[in-house]
Formats: sequence, C-alpha cells, structure tokens
Amino acid sequence: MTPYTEKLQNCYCVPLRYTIFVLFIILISYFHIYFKRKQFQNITSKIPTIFGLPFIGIAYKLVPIKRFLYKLSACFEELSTSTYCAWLGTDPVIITIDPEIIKTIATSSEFYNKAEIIYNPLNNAIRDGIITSEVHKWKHIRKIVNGFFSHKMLMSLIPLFNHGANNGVHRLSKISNHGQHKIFDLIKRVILEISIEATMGVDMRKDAAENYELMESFSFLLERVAKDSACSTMGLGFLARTPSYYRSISFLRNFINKLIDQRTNNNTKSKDETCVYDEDFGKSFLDIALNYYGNGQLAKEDVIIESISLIGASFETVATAIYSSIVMLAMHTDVQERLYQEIHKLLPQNDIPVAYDHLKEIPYLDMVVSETLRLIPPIPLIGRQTIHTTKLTSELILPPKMPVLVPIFSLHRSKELWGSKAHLFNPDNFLPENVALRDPYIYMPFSKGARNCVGWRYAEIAVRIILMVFVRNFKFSTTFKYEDLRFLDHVSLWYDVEPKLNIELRKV
Ligand code: HEM
Repeated sequence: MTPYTEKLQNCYCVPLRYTIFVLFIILISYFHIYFKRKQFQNITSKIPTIFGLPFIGIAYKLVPIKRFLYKLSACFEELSTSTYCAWLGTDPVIITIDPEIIKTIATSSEFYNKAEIIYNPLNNAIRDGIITSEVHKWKHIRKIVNGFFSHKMLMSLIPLFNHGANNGVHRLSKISNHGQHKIFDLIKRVILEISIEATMGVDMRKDAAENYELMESFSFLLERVAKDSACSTMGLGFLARTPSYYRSISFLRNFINKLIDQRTNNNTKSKDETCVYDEDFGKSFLDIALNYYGNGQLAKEDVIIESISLIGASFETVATAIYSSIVMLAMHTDVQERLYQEIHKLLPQNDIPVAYDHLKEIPYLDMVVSETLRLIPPIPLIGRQTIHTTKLTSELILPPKMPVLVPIFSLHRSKELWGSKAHLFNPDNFLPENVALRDPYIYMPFSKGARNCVGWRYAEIAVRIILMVFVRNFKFSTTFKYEDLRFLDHVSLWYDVEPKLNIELRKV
C-alpha cells in the first residue's frame, strides 16, 4: 500500500467508524425505548398518554419551573380526562385528579411509599427523613413524631402561637400606614421563630442574624430541590446541586447539631433556662426525640434529620397559608370586613390572647382559611408509588414502583369538580351545606390517609390564631389584581411575583 492510499483509507475509515458507532447507539436506544414502552402498554393503551420526546418524555415542557403547575393542569383539559399517563424522562408516571383513584392511593397501604421520581431530590438533601423514607422506617418515625402532636402538646403551644402573633403585629406596625410593602419575608421569619421554639424548645428571637440565615438556607434549599426535581427527569439534576446547595445543607445540619448539643447540656441541669414552656405542659419535639435517642430507639443522625424535616415542613407551609390568607383578604375587602366583625365580636379587646375555645366560634375564619388553601395549597403536588403489583382501578394494574402523582393545585382548581367559578375566591364554597355535597377527596391541602400531614392540627391552630391577631389589628389592601397572581412549584408553592400590601393599623 502506497503512503497515498494508506492516508486515503484513514481519511474514510475514521468517520465511518464513528458513524457505525453512532448508528449502533441509536439502534440500541431505539430498542430500549421500544421495549420500555411495550412493557407499559397495558397502562398506556387504557388511559390517555403523552409520550413526548425519546429519553426526556414531556420533561422539557415542565422547564422553566414557572410553567410546571399550569402545564400539568392544562393536560387534563387538553386530553379531556381526569387521569393521564405521561413519560417523564425514561419512565411513565400516572397523573390524576380523579377522587376515586386519590382515595385508593391515600388509603391503601400499597401506596405508602413516596414517588421516587419527585421525592429523590428532597431525599438527597434531607436523607431518609419522615417525608421521604420508605414504609418500614417511616412507620417507626411516624409513631415517634405523632407523639409531638398530641392534644396536650398542641394546647401547650397556644401561648407560643399568641406570642409569635403579637411579635408579628409589632413588626408589621413599624411598616403600617406607609404605602405598600412586601411582607412575606417578615411573616416567614415570625413563623420560623415559632417553628424552632415549638420543635427545638429554644427561643430564637434573640439571634436575629442567624435566624435570617436559617430562613434563607431553608428557602434556598427548597428552590434547589425543586430545580433538581425538574432537571432530574432529563438526567440533569446535578446542575441544581451547586456548592451553595451543599453549603445550605451543611449550615442547617450544623445549626441543628448545635441546638441538640445545647439542649443535651441544658437537660443535664436541674432547671432548663432556654425552654419556653411551662413544665406542666408538653415538651418540644427535640425533648421527645432525645428521649428515644437516650434509650437507643433513634440514632443522633435521625434526631438531626427529623428536626430539619419538621422545621422545613412546618415553616414555609404555615407562612404561605397565613400570607396567602392575608393576600386574599386584601384583594376581597368585603370578606375581610365580615371576618373582622366576627373576630371583633368574639374578642372585642385587642389584648386578650386567643384561647383554644375561641377557635370553635369562628366559622367564617374557617371558611376563609379553607378557601385560601384550596386556591393556594402550600404543597401543590404530591406523589406515591406502588410497593407491589397493585390494582389501581378495575382496568389498571400497576407494576411495583409505579408512580402516581396528585397535583393538588389542579385538583383544587378543576372546573369539573368545583364548577365553572373554580378559579375564583369564594369562602362560601366551605359553607357546611356545600361541603356536605362534595366528595371529600377533591379537597386535600394536608393530603389524606395514614401518610397525610402529621402537623395538620398544629397548622390549623397556628394559622387561625395568627390570622385572628393580625386581622383584629390591621386592615390589609393592595392594588395587585387577583387575576395577575401566578404560582411556582418550589416543593412548597411560591408566588411568581409577590404582591405588595398596604397595612393600615386599626383604631381600637
Ligand atoms: C398549612 C400548613 C401545612 C400544609 C398545607 C401541609 C401540607 C402537607 C402535605 C400535603 C403533606 C403530604 C406530603 C406528601 O405526601 O408528600 C404533608 C406532609 C407532612 N407535613 Fe405538612 N403541611 C402543613 C404544615 C405542617 C406542619 C406545621 C408540620 C410540622 C410541624 C408539618 C409536617 C409534615 C410532615 C412531617 C409531613 C410528612 C408526613 C409523612 O410522610 O408521614 N406540616 N404536609
């Protein structure tokens, strides 16, 4: 072979080898997709299915996160269905707002596990805690955590909720009567302080700077986890796990570790000075958890993880519920006036603390809060997955580990389920006679069944007490239009643009 022909051969052979290699990869991928789709044919042939693009499915439609909730909702209307299957990455998921199916996944022990496809990013950040853990570990932890939410414990927190509410009034007063303000951060701070006092038994108000960093770390982490979820379906989750993401995790862990050490030291003293409770009443979650740690039923790592889980799960959700209720009242001043009258009649003097019995005599507040949680559910999307092969409906048999997602946001706004005015704020939706007519599984801000929100009673009491104190002190208004509200899924629900509010101090 002459040097010329050898050069010519090399010149053609290298691209040819690459072409064959690429064709081979395409062929393998084609067969992979073909067999994967065939494997799920007994599901995809029975319900409307969106296959999307090979390997990423419809994941590209869900990024940016701004469109995520709205896209999920739109598919129900486009496909005229209450249950559809969509390929997210290389796996199919069932997405449903069908109350019958929701009842099955909420109540059947076959669906106790959380859907890995959406919870893995949270599990990466807060390893194997109550929110994401698999059924065996979850049962053990849930039993321990349930202890913190007994009636007696919740009653012991009422002075703390009142104290936190008054603290909020003090801070809001400083910006009242001075134009429109963003107040979500202020509310989040107040609620974070309450959450930490309740769960850790430590007064956080003294350490404002650390408190702020803590709030920022939680919020940043939730935002990263949401991005991780969206990108992971395309295999790009690592893009969300930046150095700041790891710094936030380590900041939170160190913070909780420090509190645990502080608390363990204090517990050895005869009288605990940092504990904010009356000794006759309950203890903090940390006290209970440390007890289990002491007798070997919980590892220290579990105490750290469950503490982060409880603070994380409680503070953004409760803050969002309170802030959203205020936004709704500011946008619907007739509702606000009626609510004020109800509260004023019950508690004519501003300095009387709200007691548990007062909460039984505020039906209109109950309706306002329920309607707010319908339109603006702080957790907009949940998901479970099968443990074994399981019958979901008479037609659908699901293989193990098949995820079923419930977009609570879409469920609560479905015109099929809530009527043509489903998108509008109307507390009358929660008049007892209207509630009695509805399927209970079309409303689930706290989820339902054994794996529902463990803190729902805590949340209901805290939100009501704080709102009563705020509404009796201030009149809220805004120029922001209800129709312009848009929401994002950052694990918890976020406002795309936060409405500014006018806060007017009421004359007593
Ligand atoms: C308005 C406030 C709240 C709302 C709307 C809310 C909503 C929810 C929802 C929908 C779930 C189910 C999540 C899922 O299935 O993935 C959940 C779970 C959970 N929530 Fe809440 N939550 C609120 C407040 C709280 C509070 C105050 C705490 C604790 C103090 C808390 C602790 C938890 C925990 C630990 C779980 C996981 C339970 C388990 O898997 O066993 N939440 N919450």
